Amino acid sequence: MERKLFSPYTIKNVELKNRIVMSPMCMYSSNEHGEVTDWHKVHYASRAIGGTALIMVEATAVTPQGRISERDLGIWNDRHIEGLKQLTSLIHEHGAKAAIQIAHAGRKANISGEVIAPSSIPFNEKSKVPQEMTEAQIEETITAFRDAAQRAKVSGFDIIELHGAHGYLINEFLSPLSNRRNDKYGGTLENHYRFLKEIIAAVKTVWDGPLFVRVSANDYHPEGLSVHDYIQIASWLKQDGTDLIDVSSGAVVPAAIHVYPGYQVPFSDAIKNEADIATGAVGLITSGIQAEEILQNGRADLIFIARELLRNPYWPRQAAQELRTSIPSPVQYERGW
Ligand SMILES: Cc1cc2nc3c(=O)[nH]c(=O)nc-3n(C[C@H](O)[C@H](O)[C@H](O)COP(=O)(O)O)c2cc1C
Repeated sequence: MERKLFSPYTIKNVELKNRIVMSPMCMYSSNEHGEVTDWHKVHYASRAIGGTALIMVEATAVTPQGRISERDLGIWNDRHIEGLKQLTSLIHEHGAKAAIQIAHAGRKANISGEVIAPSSIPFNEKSKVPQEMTEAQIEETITAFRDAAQRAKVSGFDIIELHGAHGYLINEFLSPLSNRRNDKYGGTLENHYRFLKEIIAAVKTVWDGPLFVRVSANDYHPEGLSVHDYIQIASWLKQDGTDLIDVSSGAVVPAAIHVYPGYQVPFSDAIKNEADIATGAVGLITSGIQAEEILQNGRADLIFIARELLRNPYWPRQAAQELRTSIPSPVQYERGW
């Protein structure tokens, strides 16, 4: 039987040599200007050497106010381009494709100064009270995403991902728990989606390569969004030209999440099969057999690996070895959405 994990995958003009993606992970290791350092070059190039097909560079801030922490990478200024170019060259030289996750932290920005959000609701009692964004600030932020996409293109990235998950700014607009606006950006689900829709439209004026969007497909809160809402959002994302949805969950509000191996795979499965769009699965996927089963069962198109790749840059080799010595079978599982 063909091993899907090690079969190529083409998305628009980009061919990935296998289905393994390094999931975006903030490394809190840039200098105070948000620039790439040698540390990033060693970190990302070693995962390319280890056999991962697509290296997704961590959440990279589109404005200084949008940084999750003061040591985040930035892409808000042309001065960031030189370091990012060196990074994409190294990733390419070592046989992988390069992606970048562009992000704005919204009310979860852990920086000095004011933070902004769709509504003036803090994340928790210890967080800063955010300033409710004016329409002018919304427009400026959409432009910042577009300019970041242009810089990503000049820097040599093959794929761009918008960070729409984990309670950061785009997710804050999507969720009714953090967006109580009365204007065209609040109220209905369609209005909540408008900010992301406008970012995609702006990005597409400068970028025609593959576009991924990471979402949190469950708010884990009775008044929040569930995977059913995300099936609808995914169909809009597809119409608006998103190529793949990277399916994560949670973190728009503090919530206890029950995690177990592959706990987010059912969300990827639902979105892929109900909205008919390519997806990436992420979250406690630790073995080659597990990854292969997800692909064989049509529950995702790409496998995003985070912490296993921190522990072991050669995880793809370990997975290949596992698949040489056992035969994964299509399994019976409950479709639970
Ligand atoms: C140190 C660290 C930093 C992370 N930073 C980001 C990030 O920048 N963007 C993002 O979307 N997710 C981020 N995540 C979440 C991971 O991409 C991934 O979704 C999560 O760790 C679950 O996958 P895993 O079980 O393979 O680790 C981060 C996770 C870790 C451990």
